[in-house]
Amino acid sequence: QPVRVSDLPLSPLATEWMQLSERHGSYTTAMAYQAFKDRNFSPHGKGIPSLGIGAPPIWLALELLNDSDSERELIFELANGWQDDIRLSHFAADGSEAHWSGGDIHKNAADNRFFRVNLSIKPGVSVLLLRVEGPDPRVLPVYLTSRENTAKRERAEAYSYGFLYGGIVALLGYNFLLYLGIGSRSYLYYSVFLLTFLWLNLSYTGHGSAWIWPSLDHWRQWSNPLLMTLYCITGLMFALRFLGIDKLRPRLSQIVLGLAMLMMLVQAVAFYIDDRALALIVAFDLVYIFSLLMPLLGIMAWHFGMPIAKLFLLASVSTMIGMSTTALTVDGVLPFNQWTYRAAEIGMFIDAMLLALALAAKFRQSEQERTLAKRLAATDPLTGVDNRRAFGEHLLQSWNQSRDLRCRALIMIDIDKFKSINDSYGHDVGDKVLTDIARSIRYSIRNRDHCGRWGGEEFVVLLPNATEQEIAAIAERIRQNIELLRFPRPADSLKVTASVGVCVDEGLSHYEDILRRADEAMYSAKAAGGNRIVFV
Ligand SMILES: Nc1nc2c(ncn2[C@@H]2O[C@H](COP(=O)(O)OP(=O)(O)OP(=O)(O)O)[C@@H](O)[C@H]2O)c(=O)[nH]1
Repeated sequence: QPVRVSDLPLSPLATEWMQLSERHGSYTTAMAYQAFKDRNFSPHGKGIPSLGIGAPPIWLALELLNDSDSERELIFELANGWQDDIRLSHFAADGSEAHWSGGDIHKNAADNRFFRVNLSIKPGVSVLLLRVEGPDPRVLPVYLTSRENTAKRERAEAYSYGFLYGGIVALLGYNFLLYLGIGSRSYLYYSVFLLTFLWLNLSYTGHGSAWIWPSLDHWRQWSNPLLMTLYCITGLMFALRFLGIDKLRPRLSQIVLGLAMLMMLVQAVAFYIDDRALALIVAFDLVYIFSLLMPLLGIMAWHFGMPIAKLFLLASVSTMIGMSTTALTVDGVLPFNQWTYRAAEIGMFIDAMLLALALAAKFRQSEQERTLAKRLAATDPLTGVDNRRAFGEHLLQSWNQSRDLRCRALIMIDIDKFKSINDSYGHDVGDKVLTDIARSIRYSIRNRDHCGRWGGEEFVVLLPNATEQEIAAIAERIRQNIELLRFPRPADSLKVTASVGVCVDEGLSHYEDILRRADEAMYSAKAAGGNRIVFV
C-alpha cells in the first residue's frame, strides 16, 4: 500500500517502511530496487527502525503516492548524526531517478547536522529507497514532511538545545568558579563530568560535527564511543569522591576505578586496531554498568548514613528512567515524540541539576560541621562556658577592638578549698559544683559580659562598658550567688564560697596586665580568708 504524500505523519516513519537486510550478501541500488519490485522486502513492523550495534547494512523502501496533479515538495531527514554511509534514491513515477549520499565517511557530508534531502514528488506512485551502513547503533528516525513542518521541528529543537546547552554551560562555569574559590575537589570533578556530558551531547546530537569539528573525519566516527566512555569514567570518579566512598571503602573505590580504566584501555586498543564495533559495545556496556552502579553507590552512601545520598540517588535514578524511556521509544513500546525520544538527555540533565543541588547541600552540611567543631573546640566540655583559649582570644579581640572611653573590668573567681570537696564527696560532686557555679556566674552577669573557665576551679568574667558601681554590683552578685548554692545528697550540707579578684581597667597598656592584676587581687582575697572581693 503506497503512502499518500498528503497523509505523511509528523513523527518519524515507522510501520510505513519495508525492509531488506544485506545479511546474505550485498546489493547494488538497482538490485535492491528490483528486489523491492519483486516483493522481496518485508514489513518493518512497529517502532522506528532500530537494529543495534554492528548490524549488516539495511535497505528501507517506501512507496509514495502523490494523487494530486502538481509536484509536492518534501524534506527527507534522517535525524541521527552518527551513521557512516547513507544512500538515498528516488524512483519517480515517470521513470526518472535521483540519488544522494551522506554520512560520517563522506567528507563534510552535509551543511546540516543530519542527512537531509529536498525531494520533489511528481504525481503518481514513486519509490524511496534508503540504504544505511556502519557499526554504530542503527536507530533510524526518518522524517518526511513539508518544509514548514521541518522548520517548525527545527525551531523547537533549537530552543530545547539552547536551553540544554545553556543550562549545562552555566552549571559548568559556576561549579568551576566554586572550585577555584573554595578549592574543594568535588567541584572540580563535577565540572569535568559536566564538560564530558556537554561534549558527549555535542557529539551524538550532531552539533559537534556540524559546527565544531566538521573537518575532523576520523574523530567524527570515534567521538561517540570515546566520549561515552569518558562520561562514565568522570561520572564514577565524581561519585566516589562526592559520596566519600574513596575514603570509606578505598578498596571498592580502587576496584571500580580500575575497571573503568581497563575499559579505557580496551577503547585505546579498539582505536588502535580501528575496531569501532568493539569500541561501541564496550561503551554501551559501560553505560549500562554506569547507570546501575551510580544508584548502587548512592544506596551504599545512604546506608553509611550520608544525608546527601538521597539526592544523589534521585539524580541517578532520573538518568536510568530517561535512558529506559528512550530505549522503549526506539523499540516502539512507547509512542514517539521529542519527550520520549530525548528522555535520556532530559534524564541526564535533571541528574546534573540534582547533583548541583546535592553539592550545595554537602557544602552546607560541611559548613555546619565546621561551625560545630569550632564551637566545641572553644567550649569547656564540663561547664559549657568558653575554655581558656577561647576566652583569651575573646579578651584579645575585644581589647584590640575598643580602647573604650567607659571602663571595663576583669573578674577572676577561684573556688575556696575545692580540693577538699573532691576529697570529701568524690569527683562527681566536684564536677557538679563546677557546673552549678558556672551556671550561677552566667546568671549573675549581664548579656554583654563574657564568662570563661580559666583553670580547674578558676573562672573569669570580662565586663565591657561598665561603671564602677555596676562592676561592684556584679562581683558581689557572683560571690553571693555562689554562697547561696545548695547541692543534693550526699553533699546537702556542703557550702561553697569563692575568692573574687576584680581589676578595673583605667588605661592599662597590655591585655595581659588586666589578667595578672585580677589574679593578684583574687590571691589577696584568698589570703584574707576567702569568700570576699578585692578590687584593684
Ligand atoms: N571534680 C573536679 N575536680 C577538678 C577539676 N579540675 C581540677 N580539679 C581539682 O581542683 C582541685 C584544685 O585544688 P587546689 O589548686 O589545691 O585549690 P583549692 O583546693 O581550691 O585550694 P584554694 O584555691 O587554696 O582554696 C584539684 O584537686 C584538682 O584535682 C574538674 O574538672 N573536676
